[in-house]
Amino acid sequence: MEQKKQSKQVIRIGLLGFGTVGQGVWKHLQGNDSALERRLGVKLELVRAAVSDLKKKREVRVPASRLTDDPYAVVDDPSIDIVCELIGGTKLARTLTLRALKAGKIVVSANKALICKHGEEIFSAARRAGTHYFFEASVAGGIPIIKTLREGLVANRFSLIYGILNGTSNYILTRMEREGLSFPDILDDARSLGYVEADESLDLDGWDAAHKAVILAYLAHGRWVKLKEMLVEGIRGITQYDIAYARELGCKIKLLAVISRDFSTNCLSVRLHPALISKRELMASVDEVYNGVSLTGDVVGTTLLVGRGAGQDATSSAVISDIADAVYLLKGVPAPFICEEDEDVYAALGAEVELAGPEAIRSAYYLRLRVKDQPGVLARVTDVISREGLSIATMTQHQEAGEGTATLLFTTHQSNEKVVSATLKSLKRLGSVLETPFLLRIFNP
Ligand SMILES: NC(=O)C1=CN([C@@H]2O[C@H](COP(=O)(O)OP(=O)(O)OC[C@H]3O[C@@H](n4cnc5c(N)ncnc54)[C@H](O)[C@@H]3O)[C@@H](O)[C@H]2O)C=CC1
Ligand SMILES: N[C@@H](CC=O)C(=O)O
Ligand code: NA
Repeated sequence: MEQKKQSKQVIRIGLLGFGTVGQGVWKHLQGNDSALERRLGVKLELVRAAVSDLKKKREVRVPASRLTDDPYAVVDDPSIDIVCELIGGTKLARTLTLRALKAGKIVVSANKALICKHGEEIFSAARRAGTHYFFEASVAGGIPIIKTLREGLVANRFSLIYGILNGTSNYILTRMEREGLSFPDILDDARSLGYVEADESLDLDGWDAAHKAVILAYLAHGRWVKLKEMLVEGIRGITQYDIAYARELGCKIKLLAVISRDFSTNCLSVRLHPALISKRELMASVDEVYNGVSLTGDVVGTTLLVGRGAGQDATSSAVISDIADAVYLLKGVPAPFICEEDEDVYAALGAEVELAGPEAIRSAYYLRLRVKDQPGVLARVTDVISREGLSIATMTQHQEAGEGTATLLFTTHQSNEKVVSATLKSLKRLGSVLETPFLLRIFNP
């Protein structure tokens, strides 16, 4: 890669966006600069941060002369070497990123939505411009998962990567489990802790973790999977019934990304949904804002990484690690890793991959049904379930006193999506079933 090879004494950094992450990066670069500078052997200068409102009160104080409300004053400044895109979103962020890369700057980003949607275009723009795009903060916050895949575990082919990739959902599920609250009660706390995306649906409906799963699938298997090719479900439907029954079964409910590849058929499956997972799995003990990523490689076996997946400080740590890699490149230290811009490497990695659609998922299932509390209801429900070919493993029922209704909870033996969705349709048609049945998968790595 053609980078500026001259040894630099001062590396100049510009920030786009000065919200939770932008302020964190500024704070920690100021706070740690002498130690970090000693390690990197350069002086880091924070030139300017672009904000949307110059008058807004911020936790991190910055001289007014270092703020601008014109993001182009960052990307077009020829003295800036590294641009950190921390505004989020996929429109302006894309324009600014492409412009900075075209100008030969190194871009550091935490923006998983952007990479999922436009990663191919961005990597290719970086390649054409002979520069680099770093994105460690985009997946699993402070956990160095990108560097782990690219460097530490480079010897491996991954049959399974799975884990918890959204801090907000994990924080909400953990507090629902511990305190018996419903998730609207907890959302405000997650917001004030800086975990939640500006568009909250990204966290609550699974899209944010799906973006991260797409990035991991590309890095591990060289294939960009489109969101519409994946099963994506969030945590909105989960109630205390589900959490309590999971507990009875020795499980917890976690929002899981699952990226699995069968190397004998070359089938790759990428999905994101809440699932019951046994408390015997270490992943089940990854609680609160923590993320966990389990990687099973053919050489290393299974490795589990756990760390803070969201929040100002953890995310800043990942952004600053990318700034450090950018500094090495600017100092002319050869990149010790495969760059994501290297299209040929990733094309070769993904050459034979066949994508398996959601219909290929095999799993045991959990079902929740709200029914009229009448004689014969249970028999009708179990009759439908067995006629459709689902085999019941466990069952319990709760009468809702005074309402004439009951909630039935089932788990099934191993089955598949086709059978379970046909079963749900038939159940919905029963007059005694009052709401759309709720389904969760039971994940057994
Ligand atoms: N907060 C977190 O824990 C994590 C966030 N991220 C990602 O980091 C990025 C930033 O996230 P946060 O800091 O949490 O968001 P934020 O909403 O706190 O900050 C974004 C800032 O960008 C500013 N902005 C928007 N348009 C602008 C414009 N035209 N010019 C200048 N500034 C503009 C907004 O006013 C806001 O202050 C997003 O891509 C997010 O997905 C990634 C990992 C964790
Ligand atoms: N909203 C995201 C922030 C980090 O990526 C999350 O909760 O994980
Ligand atoms: Na990370």
